[in-house]
Amino acid sequence: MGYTLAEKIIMRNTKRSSVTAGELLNVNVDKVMVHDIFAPFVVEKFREMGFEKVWNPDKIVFVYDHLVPTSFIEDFRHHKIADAFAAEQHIKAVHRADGVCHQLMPELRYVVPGQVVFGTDSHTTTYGAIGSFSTGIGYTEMAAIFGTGQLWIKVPPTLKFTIDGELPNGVYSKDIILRILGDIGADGGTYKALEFGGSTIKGLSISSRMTLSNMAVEAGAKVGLIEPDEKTFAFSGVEGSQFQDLKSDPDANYEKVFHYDASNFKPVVACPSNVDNISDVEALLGTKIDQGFIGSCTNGRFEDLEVAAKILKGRKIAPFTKLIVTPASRSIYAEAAKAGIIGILVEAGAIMNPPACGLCCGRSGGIVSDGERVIATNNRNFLGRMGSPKSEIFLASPATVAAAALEGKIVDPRKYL
Ligand SMILES: CC(C)[C@H](C(=O)O)[C@@H](O)C(=O)O
Ligand code: SF4
Repeated sequence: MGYTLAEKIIMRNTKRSSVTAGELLNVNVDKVMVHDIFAPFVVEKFREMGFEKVWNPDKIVFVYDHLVPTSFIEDFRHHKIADAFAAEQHIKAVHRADGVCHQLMPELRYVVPGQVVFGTDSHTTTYGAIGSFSTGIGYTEMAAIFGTGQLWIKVPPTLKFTIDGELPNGVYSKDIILRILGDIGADGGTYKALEFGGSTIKGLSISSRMTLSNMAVEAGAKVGLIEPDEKTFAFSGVEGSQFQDLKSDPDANYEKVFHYDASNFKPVVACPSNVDNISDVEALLGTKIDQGFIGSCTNGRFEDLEVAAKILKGRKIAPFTKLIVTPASRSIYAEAAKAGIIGILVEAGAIMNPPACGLCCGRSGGIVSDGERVIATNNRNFLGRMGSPKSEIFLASPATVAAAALEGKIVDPRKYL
């Protein structure tokens, strides 16, 4: 019998020759990420559990991103506690203003293929895009890992998504994952592994793959995995020959297999206020919007800013419309500035936010008021996510958001591409 990619990574980690979906086992944790919101709680629990020394300071990464720059007087307390703990425990990887955690972890190669990684954030699933079994956990579990280097997991069953063919112009990985979420529902992947494969996925950049894995958790999934290939190895700076086991077997035991023909995909939008409330963009044409948001760990990468600039170049966003742009990391910001992309966006009327979480979780930089309607590239459109619970959020690709900001209403981005 063959194995799924999730099972292969767990077998590699535990040095076992077989595992079965549903089985409980301990994994050896390769890397952990703790962001600023939860750092004080992890520290508190760590002490409460009676631990004195972390199991391995080199396997711990602290990222300050949700509270950067600080919006409230109390925010700094989180950074102070984390700084003191990092100094005490000799944790050297502390990122104080370098970007969103899920961008930094793969970008800075803290995570590489085949690893088992946990983070105190639900979108830790993002690193599945480079073939890492990575998922979000709570701060008590994280404190236990800090002390022991281990965590128990249940081997998840896998839903396989095979997508073949060429994506039409103006259609992106964001449209793929939104369509899948619409098809399986926001609870359709609960505690399962989603595995994305097929020629379309092979053709995607690592950035686009990250969008898929990032949103796997919006279906409740434990992980969102993509088989590592030459692109992954180059991105992660590793020798591919060491990872040949990270392939799912043709006779693997999948709970269900879904087949998609990429040429049928269209630009889609998740309507308020659930990620699985999916509509073709064509059905929403003319819907007035007050604000666009391009950014987050879902779609704040170079290619996302690039496509927005392509649409906005030499044009101005609609009167009375705001466009907020948040690059996912400092290096993406710098690269986009060098390429002239930031200049184009600013000329068009965009407001640039620092590379952090900010507006994505409704903490700073463009909080919306009663009655405002936002179209955004992030991953959640729950009530009140970006401010007032009386506002509305639509989720879409960067191209769809840029085109909407240009016209002040939802339009088909394909006319600009
Ligand atoms: C603050 C944090 C717990 C949260 C998460 O886990 O996802 C945030 O990053 C989000 O996107 O809603
Ligand atoms: S960018 Fe948004 S989704 Fe990503 S970690 Fe930050 S708050 Fe969460």
